[in-house]
Amino acid sequence: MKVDGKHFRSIWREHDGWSIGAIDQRRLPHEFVVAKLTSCEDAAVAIRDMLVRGAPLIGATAAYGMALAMREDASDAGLKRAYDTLVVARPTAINLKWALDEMRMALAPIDPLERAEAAYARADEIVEQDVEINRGIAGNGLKLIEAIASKKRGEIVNVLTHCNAGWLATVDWGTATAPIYLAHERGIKVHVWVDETRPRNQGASLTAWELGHHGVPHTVIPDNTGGHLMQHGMVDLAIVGTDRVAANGDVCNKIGTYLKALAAHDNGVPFYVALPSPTIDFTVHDGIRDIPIEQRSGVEVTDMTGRTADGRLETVRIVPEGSPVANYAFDVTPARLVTGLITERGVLKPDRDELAAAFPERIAAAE
Ligand SMILES: CSC[C@H](O)[C@@H](O)C(=O)COP(=O)(O)O
Repeated sequence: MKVDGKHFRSIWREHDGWSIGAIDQRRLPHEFVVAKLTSCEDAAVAIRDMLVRGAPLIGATAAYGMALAMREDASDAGLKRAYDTLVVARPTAINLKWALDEMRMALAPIDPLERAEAAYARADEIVEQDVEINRGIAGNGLKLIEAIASKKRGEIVNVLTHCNAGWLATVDWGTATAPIYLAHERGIKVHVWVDETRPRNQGASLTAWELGHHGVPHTVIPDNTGGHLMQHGMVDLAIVGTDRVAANGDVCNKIGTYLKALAAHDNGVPFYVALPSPTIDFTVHDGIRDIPIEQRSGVEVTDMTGRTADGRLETVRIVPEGSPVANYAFDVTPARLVTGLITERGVLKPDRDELAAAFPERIAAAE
């Protein structure tokens, strides 16, 4: 995607051929800063501290983290150490484990002398595959937007999204935003309601930044606004991303997604979830019961950072000293509230049979 006329992905191999460049997402929308990752530890810290975030991008970063590790120590012990370091960097997005398993499968059977080169090659494939998958999601989701646009006889299609499942959360295009970008490119009039997504505000900071740079009309709304908009016919469909989809079709995504799905259900608004196949976890049969929910620092709830009128970045506390806070980063939306799963292989019903028929290789990997 373009930033000030220049094409960027969220992560890339630098010109030296081995170090990894990534956009430091903690600094957006205030500053556009590129970080350089030169070790496995750098990659683990980037994931843990949310310099990079979003399920597919976490996976891509971990893959390059393995490659960086293999430059330092490509022994069996080095491979295990890298896997163990990276896999615990964040708990909920299954793409992290998926990417590391793919890397281990490619590297374990080969001679340690060949592992570094093979690791970069496999990581590059994972990155390219993400872009291809998102193109597939774009095409399949586009049909849904086109259908609504033609029903509305060319009037604006209003899409609500939560958090950031845009190109910053993936390598390029995004998941939830991919159909939106494609619809916009094709000249369909789309407008996006962007949930701010407290407490880290990925919607206000990242999704709005992305859409703005791409010229997609959008409006940032406080998280509690969606239900009101839906009651008044101001949302045609919701499209969100996901960090893990269980075998039964339950969808784990950024905290607050469940409430939006409830409101959508109550108002007859279609609620779609866009996902790449590595986000499906066939080892989890009941999403609500079994998907681990990350709990993050209370500082994200108590403090807010923004730019002052004279251009300084300032952090202020908004909660009284001494008040306990809770910060659950994700919630699970039951499959019954999900209209459809937009995947690279079509729009599926959120149930085991449809998922299994579309992605038999993911079932095989889980067995
Ligand atoms: C496509 S990324 C997954 C989700 O769609 C996204 O909304 C999300 O929850 C990301 O969470 P984050 O905590 O910012 O990594």
